[in-house]
Amino acid sequence: MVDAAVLEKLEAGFAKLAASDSKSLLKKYLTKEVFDALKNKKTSFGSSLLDCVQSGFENHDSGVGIYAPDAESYSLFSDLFDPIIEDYHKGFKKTDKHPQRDFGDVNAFGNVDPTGEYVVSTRVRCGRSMEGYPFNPCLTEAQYKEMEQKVSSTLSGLDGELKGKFYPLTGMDKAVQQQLIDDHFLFKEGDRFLQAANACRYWPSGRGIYHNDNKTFLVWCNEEDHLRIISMQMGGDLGQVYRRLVTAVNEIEKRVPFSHHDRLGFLTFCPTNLGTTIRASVHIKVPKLAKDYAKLEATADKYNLQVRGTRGEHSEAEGGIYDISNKRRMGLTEFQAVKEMYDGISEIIKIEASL
Ligand SMILES: Nc1ncnc2c1ncn2[C@@H]1O[C@H](COP(=O)(O)OP(=O)(O)OP(=O)(O)O)[C@@H](O)[C@H]1O
Repeated sequence: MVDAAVLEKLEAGFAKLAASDSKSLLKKYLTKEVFDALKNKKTSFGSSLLDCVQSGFENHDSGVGIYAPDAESYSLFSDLFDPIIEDYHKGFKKTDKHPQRDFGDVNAFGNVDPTGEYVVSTRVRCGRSMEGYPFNPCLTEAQYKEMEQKVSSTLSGLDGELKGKFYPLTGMDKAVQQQLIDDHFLFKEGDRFLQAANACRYWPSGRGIYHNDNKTFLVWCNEEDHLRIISMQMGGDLGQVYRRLVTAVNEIEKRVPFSHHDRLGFLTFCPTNLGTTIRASVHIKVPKLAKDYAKLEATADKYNLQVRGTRGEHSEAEGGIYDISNKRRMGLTEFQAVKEMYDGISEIIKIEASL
């Protein structure tokens, strides 16, 4: 049974959210019926509905508002997760099964912006959770440290273009940290959505970043997910970025076992990242389209793309530069997720050029 204090918080948070004008998917799908059916449940890790929804309860401006404190939450609280997953990933139904991992032809993509007029930089990332560990809210400080150790020693075995160094956040010079954030290489600190989800405990213990000298291959350790594997570079050469990512993921997967679910694909803390976990993005200047932001969003939506600000989710566009990426990550293969971005951005560039 869920204890009385948790139930009280759940009831109060639910009432406040229901009375709010929040546009979150949490508000849309946490009906009274679903709430009553789930409010007394607990996973074997002791996670309750409150652990899933507290970020969305505190942040009514969330787009989604829900996280899975442990993998079991996706099944125990499926009455809430499933419709949110279906909505976000544009039609992945609770009876659907995510396809087998398939990176496809890594030589299929070229430069998304051959003239170099629009695309500032290109990035593809994916997330992985290490088998045997729960997600952030359930991790102990000892586990954070143990995982950091495993990640840094595993990555130290990489060579060639992937050769680099692990930099723990603990003890990192503040100016160095800020420069890495400003240059878009490192996760920011104090994200209120993650904090409210209980994902920042023991910070900065166990958190860190690995990167090669050129900072074209990076791995984040224990931010939102256990691992975020990132390939990025200036310009629009998606082919090169994608090939580097696929090589890196294959190398890392040889060395570390990751949590995978038969129906949901690779498991992540946030349901928007399940499945392929792929977010392929460009930083792009489209001043004519962006004159009317609603039109930019509507155009992006037509091609299943998502628009963010320059510093990522929940940020503003700086210097007219937007982050545009594939939105769906589930119900399609890795290759198809990246292709969705490639095709959509090609169309957006055509539209911008015609205005
Ligand atoms: N194409 C890109 N070029 C350069 N930097 C990028 C690009 N796409 C994203 N970034 C940078 O990556 C950092 C992280 O962004 P953000 O947190 O939005 O996305 P994410 O790492 O994919 O994770 P999540 O979707 O969970 O937030 C930010 O600094 C952002 O500016």
